[in-house]
Amino acid sequence: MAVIGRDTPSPRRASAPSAVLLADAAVRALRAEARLSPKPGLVDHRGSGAHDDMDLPLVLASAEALRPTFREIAKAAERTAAGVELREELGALGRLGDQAMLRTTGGVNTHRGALWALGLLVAAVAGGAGHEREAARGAARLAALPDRRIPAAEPSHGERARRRYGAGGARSEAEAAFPHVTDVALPRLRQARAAGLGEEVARLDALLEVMSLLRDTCVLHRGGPAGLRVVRLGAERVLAEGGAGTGSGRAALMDLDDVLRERRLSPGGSGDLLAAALFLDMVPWPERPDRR
Ligand SMILES: CC(C)(COP(=O)(O)OP(=O)(O)OC[C@H]1O[C@@H](n2cnc3c(N)ncnc32)[C@H](O)[C@@H]1O)[C@@H](O)C(=O)NCCC(=O)NCCS
Ligand SMILES: Nc1ncnc2c1ncn2[C@@H]1O[C@H](COP(=O)(O)OP(=O)(O)OP(=O)(O)O)[C@@H](O)[C@H]1O
Repeated sequence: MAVIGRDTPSPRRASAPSAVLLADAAVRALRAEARLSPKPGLVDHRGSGAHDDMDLPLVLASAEALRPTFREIAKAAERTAAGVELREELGALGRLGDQAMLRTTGGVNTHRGALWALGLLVAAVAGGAGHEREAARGAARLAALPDRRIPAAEPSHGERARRRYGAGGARSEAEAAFPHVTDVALPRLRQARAAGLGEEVARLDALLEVMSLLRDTCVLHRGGPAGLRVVRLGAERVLAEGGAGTGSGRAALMDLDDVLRERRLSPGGSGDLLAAALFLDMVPWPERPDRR
């Protein structure tokens, strides 16, 4: 997706999926991530993970509450070419989506990071991206554009973790074109499927690989660098034991889950990026993924 002047019409490809379809794929990706079990430290079928303020019904309701936001984001990107005007429109829509989420959850941040990542990717696909990497690059260009309408606010948890530990967080991941989605989660997902592992195991292994590499400000905020080490080394160990589909890998996964729940460490950023990978995997691209 090229960054074009303010009023240039969007070079949307004729076959770009509709706003309704893209919103549906985004919500389905969020629901699939939430339902996937057993995820270390995250909300899933079994319970609240490292959180004491959310459970699966709440997370599923939050995903559904974001459907109109994703639809409006897609429509905005269909209408307006990528540029500062669109960036500011997406910022306003994202903030409204955040409010819709908080109204639905009674003030709990269930999907802030996910809305950011998926919102940018939905916009990039609606704006004409023809394959996964193009979508990630388009999202990156949008993320890097200035939004002059950002309201002054208290520093977020992510902001504090960034200042304290020099981690980039959700914004840097987007500006770098989601490397943990395109170079980590998606290849791992496909490798696991090709090896004949079931879909649940493939998704868990993809999540674990992201967890083993990501500098998650969600984890840093709650547990500092020591907490981040626990998450990363724990996930690495599960994979070294053979992953979620083997007996010893599953045992290591359950150990990690115990530790994360005990220490209240939530790998929320990895959950968001798995949802982003599942979204890109669901988009009906005009080209085959192995041709880029
Ligand atoms: C960039 C966002 C996520 C704010 O980030 P910030 O780090 O300041 O906030 P906060 O701590 O509340 O949330 C960050 C969340 O990102 C996720 N995350 C953390 N680390 C990472 C990482 N390395 N990579 C990806 N995601 C991560 C976690 O789930 C975490 O909870 C976003 O909410 C934002 O700025 N929105 C403004 C609206 C907007 O512009 N939207 C446009 C597209 S919809
Ligand atoms: N399955 C999941 N369970 C819980 N969180 C998830 C899941 N998947 C993704 N996340 C992400 O984790 C983040 C929630 O983390 P957290 O609760 O630490 O947020 P916070 O509001 O910054 O912190 P706190 O709850 O400590 O006040 C959300 O932004 C969400 O996108």
